[in-house]
Amino acid sequence: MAITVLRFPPGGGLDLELSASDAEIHEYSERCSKLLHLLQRPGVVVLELEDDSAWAPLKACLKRCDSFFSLDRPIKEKASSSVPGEGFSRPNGKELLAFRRFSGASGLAAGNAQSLDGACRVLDSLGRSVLRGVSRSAELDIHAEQLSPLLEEDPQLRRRPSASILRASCYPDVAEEEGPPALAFAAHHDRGVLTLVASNQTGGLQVQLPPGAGGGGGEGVGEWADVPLGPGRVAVLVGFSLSYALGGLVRPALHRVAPGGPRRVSLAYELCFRPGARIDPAEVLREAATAPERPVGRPLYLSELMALFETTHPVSINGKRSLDVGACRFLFEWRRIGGNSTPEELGLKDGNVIIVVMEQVGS
Ligand SMILES: O=C(O)CCC(=O)C(=O)O
Ligand SMILES: [Fe+2]
Repeated sequence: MAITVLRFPPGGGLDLELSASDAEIHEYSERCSKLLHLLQRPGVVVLELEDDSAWAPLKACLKRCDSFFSLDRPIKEKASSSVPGEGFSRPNGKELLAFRRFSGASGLAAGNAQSLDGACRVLDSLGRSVLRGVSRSAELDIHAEQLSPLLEEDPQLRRRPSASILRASCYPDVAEEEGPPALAFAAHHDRGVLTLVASNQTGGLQVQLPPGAGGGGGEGVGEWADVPLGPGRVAVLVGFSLSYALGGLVRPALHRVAPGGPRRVSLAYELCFRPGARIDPAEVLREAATAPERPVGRPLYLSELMALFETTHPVSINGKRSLDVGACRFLFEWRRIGGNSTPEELGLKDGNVIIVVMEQVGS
């Protein structure tokens, strides 16, 4: 199964123009359905941006980040932040520059902050446009703004730190590193609504296909598929929050950066619900054309939802546990990360691992 590249929204802008012709509206509706299908399976879609004004800020930001990551370590470290998860850091063998709009806590040079802000705006608009598109698909057919109250208002209006976060990452050329920085390439799910990824490099990002979808026998776990990025393209991946809000109609995409590649710079914008959001799948889907096969979860505040999806737990390797949330049972499966690497190879010990899977298994 190859990952589909879709021109969305058609017509060049970041959303459907009010002046669209009937033919354009028809094309838009078809793309909305396709969007939902692709986010259902394999959980990722690559958008081809027709509008250069949408790609230009991403291109500029990628260039700036590339230059930033090429600086000497002490200079980069000036951009570390007192706010956990923001600013420059070196987690797990990669370099990260994490930016939250209006956080005000970064030690970033003004030009870098401006450039990251520009990328956030484009990716935020694109993410919201995808959500409207998915809502408008004939298969879901909920109000286009049904999910909007769960998202924050433009943080610029509120002057509050944004809930959503942009991660600029620089993955090392593995050949240049002493040992394999396995954790930098760890498979994971994102906890937000959607993650939007851009990179000038075509290769690197991979998603795990559903079992059987790769043509490789169909047993056990699915194969890894390359997500084709490059100039003008943005990958959109489903996160846990959207999966929960839509009662499991879409599933979070397990993804990673392929280990063993050349140095790579990427931007990943995690569009998140606002902190006080109360996510009620039954309410979101009240008028939906398609009901989930499995029971819909109970309303959860975002903080509860995030706690369910916490990604680092002190559990034993490959342990399992399940959790009941109203009518839903979540099965958490703790998998080793790093593909076929053994925990020893990854330097992991029993009791200090890792994540991974949430599955709605019904009750
Ligand atoms: O760098 C990438 O392509 C993906 C990054 C990612 O998955 C993340 O930041 O959550
Ligand atoms: Fe991710």
